[in-house]
Amino acid sequence: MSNDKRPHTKGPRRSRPVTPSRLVAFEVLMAVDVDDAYANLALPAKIREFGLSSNDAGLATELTYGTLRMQGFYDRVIANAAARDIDTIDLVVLNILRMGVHQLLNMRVAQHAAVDESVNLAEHMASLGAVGFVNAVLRRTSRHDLEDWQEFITKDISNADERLAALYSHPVWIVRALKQSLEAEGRGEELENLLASDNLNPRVTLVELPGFVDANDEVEGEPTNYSPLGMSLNTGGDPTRFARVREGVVRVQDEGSQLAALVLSRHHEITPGEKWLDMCAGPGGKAALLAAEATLGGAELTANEVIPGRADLVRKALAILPDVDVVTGDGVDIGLDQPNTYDRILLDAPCTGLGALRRRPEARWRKSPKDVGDLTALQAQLLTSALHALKPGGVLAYVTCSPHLAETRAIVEGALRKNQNVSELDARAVLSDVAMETMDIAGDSQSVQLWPHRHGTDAMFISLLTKSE
Ligand SMILES: C[S@@+](CC[C@H](N)C(=O)[O-])C[C@H]1O[C@@H](n2cnc3c(N)ncnc32)[C@H](O)[C@@H]1O
Repeated sequence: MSNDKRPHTKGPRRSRPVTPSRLVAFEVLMAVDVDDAYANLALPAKIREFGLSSNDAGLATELTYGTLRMQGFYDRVIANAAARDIDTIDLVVLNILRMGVHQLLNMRVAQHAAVDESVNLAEHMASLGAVGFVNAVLRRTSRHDLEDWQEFITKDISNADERLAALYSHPVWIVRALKQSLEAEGRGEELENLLASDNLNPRVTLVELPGFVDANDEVEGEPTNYSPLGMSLNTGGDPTRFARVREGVVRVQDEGSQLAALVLSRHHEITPGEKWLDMCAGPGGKAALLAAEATLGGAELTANEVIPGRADLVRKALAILPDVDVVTGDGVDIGLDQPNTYDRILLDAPCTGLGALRRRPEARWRKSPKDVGDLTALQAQLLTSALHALKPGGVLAYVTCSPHLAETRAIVEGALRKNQNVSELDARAVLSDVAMETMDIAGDSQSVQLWPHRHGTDAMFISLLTKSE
């Protein structure tokens, strides 16, 4: 495949405008690479800037997210079709090629359109020499379908983890971390399913904040399987078309995040006057749900966040729940400053986010094993602080949106070892009371690990802890 020497000629072309969806996707890919932008923030902004129709917005989203997720695999295809090391290809050209390969191998775009549109984009964005290169590489790519390329790319990889990493476009260290976590539950055989799920678009789920919404509301959605407050937006599209979403009483929130908040708020009946703390609250998704639950039960919530800009987002998220005290501070200090103060604490710890790869398509390429080391040190400190701030007999939920064992069980077990007066509660029993349907939670710990492939949620980890005097 790499030895195609057929000459190609570039006839005279008239530059057409680039289709807006492709232009938006291309600009977001460049912003992700050059400015370290987050696609989930940059894309909606670009879609608004270009005033894309909902069809074009859908196409731009598929192009951006699909290309970013599958980048590792596509780079192997491109290196082969170009017979060149990927590092020698200019970034503009490389991103045009990645988008082209995505259209050829994973979208229902006609071959000629995928190639022509990419060449057209190159005419606008790249050097003259690059235009012929894009044309040639994509034509070579188009001679084989996805299955052929998968076989070709993996044929010489004998290590099973490396093979899956190449095939499902994940860094190999992430494949190994996910495998370890599944194996710890006795479910190692689910790895391939999980990796495939990471490459799919998550459905949009909404939460109805309790205490605000009546049953016959205007939001068209189906109840989610597990969260009693969740709705799936099967029709897709922009949820802000619903007035209730614009008002903030219905919000976009992953079903796993809803369950994590509810396992804490519904662990036992609320006694009026209880004090609750959300220690790492930004941007405020779970704080909003906790605040609504606290308001109904007569508890008082304090939401803390260390980054001032993110604390502002929490204030915005809680605008319709004005009784919450939002403070900016380092969670690590709260334990010493306010010992034995809170009846319930949510520690939704900063983490690698390896459980939300579906939503953050570039994240897998940005994280490194070093991040795990830095984050676990912070997680342990925050948990120590949260345990100090917890009243004896109180309940603390330690939550991550990562299933990495170093960030989940290892942190909890470290805290249990260090603190004789701390014990773990049965989060699974609480979950089974909260959830609308039985959930398949595997392994024999007391904590809960959710999974995209098994539950359709982000891979949230939830452990409940308590302390005695
Ligand atoms: C996983 S996010 C929390 C998500 C949030 N619970 C939600 O549902 O929207 C972790 C948050 O912790 C914040 N954070 C990081 N280090 C912190 C610290 N030392 N003290 C308090 N917050 C911290 C981060 O800025 C980030 O906003």
